[in-house]
Amino acid sequence: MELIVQKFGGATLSDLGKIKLVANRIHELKQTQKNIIVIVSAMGKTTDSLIWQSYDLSQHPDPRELGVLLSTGEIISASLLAIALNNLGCPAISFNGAQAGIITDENHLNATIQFIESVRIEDSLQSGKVVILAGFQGVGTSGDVTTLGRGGSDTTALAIAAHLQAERCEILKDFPAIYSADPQLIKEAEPITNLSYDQLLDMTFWGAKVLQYRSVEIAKKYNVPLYVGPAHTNQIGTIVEDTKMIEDAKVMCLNSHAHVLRVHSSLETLSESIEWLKSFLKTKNIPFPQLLHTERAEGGIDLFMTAPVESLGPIASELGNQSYLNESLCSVTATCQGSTKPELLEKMIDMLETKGIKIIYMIVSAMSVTIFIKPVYRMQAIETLHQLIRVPKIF
Ligand SMILES: Nc1ncnc2c1ncn2[C@@H]1O[C@H](COP(=O)(O)OP(=O)(O)O)[C@@H](O)[C@H]1O
Ligand SMILES: N[C@@H](CC(=O)OP(=O)(O)O)C(=O)O
Repeated sequence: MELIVQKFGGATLSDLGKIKLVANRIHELKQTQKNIIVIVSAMGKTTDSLIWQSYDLSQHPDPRELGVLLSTGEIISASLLAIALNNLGCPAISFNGAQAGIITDENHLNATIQFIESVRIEDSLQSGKVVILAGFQGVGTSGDVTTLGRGGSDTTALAIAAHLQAERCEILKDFPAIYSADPQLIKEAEPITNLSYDQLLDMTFWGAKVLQYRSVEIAKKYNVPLYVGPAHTNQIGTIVEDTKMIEDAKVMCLNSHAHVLRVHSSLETLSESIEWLKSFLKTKNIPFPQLLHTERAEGGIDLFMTAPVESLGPIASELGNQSYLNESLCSVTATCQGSTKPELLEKMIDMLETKGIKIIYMIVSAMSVTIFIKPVYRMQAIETLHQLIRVPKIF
């Protein structure tokens, strides 16, 4: 379909002034573009604030109720944006997840989209309206509100773009592009103008908070032309497409999970260990974390995991009580333009050892090298390894 999907992140909608700017931008685009679907996140830090309010009331908030609560943030943004657009004389209609026909499984806080019944969306486009969707949410087959996990409005945007075969999906943010490291941590971080889906998948798996990992999976699977750029300026942004890998071990960017837990299971097999963790967390109403790595250890299996702080904190304290918790770590990953090479590992180890940074574990994959280290060394490791992006080639 001749369609542009635009997603505006929470930071770009943090107050009414910014919502008006977004409305102006969409109104301008509507002069030349017949079909526009806009996905919005909750304003500013609304989702965080709703989460902490619910934790003030209960240590283990009921997932169904938490899902309902969190979905309201995006509904507020969507309706405010529709009001602003209608006020400009640009007809617009907002839909929540259920109205948009985003049908998910029953997982209230980390739901997976099963299918999309887009009749209402398509009818509204047909009648000339800009369609505004509250991102990050859907409806389970039993009719309950569900949410798609932190950062889930990226997944709404890519799923809608894939389903309606949009010309492109634009993820619009409060900063200009995807960078060689988190620009809030590294002043020297450089914008990246072109990325492949695989590179972005690797980056988001290993902690780049620019997009939700699952959304990049959808983009790759359905070959959705993807652009990540600024919402309020004219800078260039990053194009993500299916480019060929260059055989080149050049480090392209550094990403990091600030909080990684290493949990010890005394069960014999990996599947038993994962089953044990799943049922333990279920009894505590805690969503299952992102597993990063598993390793056979003395007397069982070690599981390395991360999650948003609001669920990692409870995991740490619950497992700590049961003395399964081994230690808190962090990860730092160097993602390469092409594949990794032994020379890169040697170089990284050498640079870190020179700074006295002790590597606890190292994982090498096709296009990246990840180290697990003590959190106290995190910033120093990112700063040190970021120097590698200026090195032309490492072999
Ligand atoms: N490699 C990276 N490039 C750009 N931003 C990054 C990177 N890694 C982490 N980030 C961080 O990702 C965050 C995502 O932006 P945020 O404002 O939360 O997005 P949203 O538009 O979804 O509201 C920013 O805080 C930025 O500092
Ligand atoms: N508001 C939700 C979903 C989301 O995608 O937000 P953002 O686009 O601002 O990262 C969250 O904070 O997780």
